[in-house]
Amino acid sequence: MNISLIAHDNMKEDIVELAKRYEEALSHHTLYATGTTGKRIMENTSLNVHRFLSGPLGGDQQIGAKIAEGNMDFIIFLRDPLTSQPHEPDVSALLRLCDVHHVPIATNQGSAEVFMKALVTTR
Ligand SMILES: O=C(CO)COP(=O)(O)O
Repeated sequence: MNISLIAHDNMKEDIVELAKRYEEALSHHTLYATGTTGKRIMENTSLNVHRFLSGPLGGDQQIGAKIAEGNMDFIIFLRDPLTSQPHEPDVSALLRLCDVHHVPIATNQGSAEVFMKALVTTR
């Protein structure tokens, strides 16, 4: 499956921790990430991640293009609900494209955990 991992700055440690705990399951899939999230995951795991641009520089839009093209199976996007983002329109566009194309997206640790458990059991 094609899976995208994205996290706002305050959630980077959480997504790294998630990637470490589910490293084995994730290693069987093609992983994508926005720039800094992907860098952090690769620094802390042995996972290979295709990195797009950093979110504020267009990375969310690049992942959005993958969704629009039908090339993304699901997304984990740990958003920071307490900090405003300069690229909020890009974030909204990504969420909208998920809804348009029926692509599952987990936007917090609770739903991310459910997605990861499903990934483990579908192998
Ligand atoms: O801002 C982001 C998502 O909107 C994440 O981008 P980075 O992974 O480059 O920090």
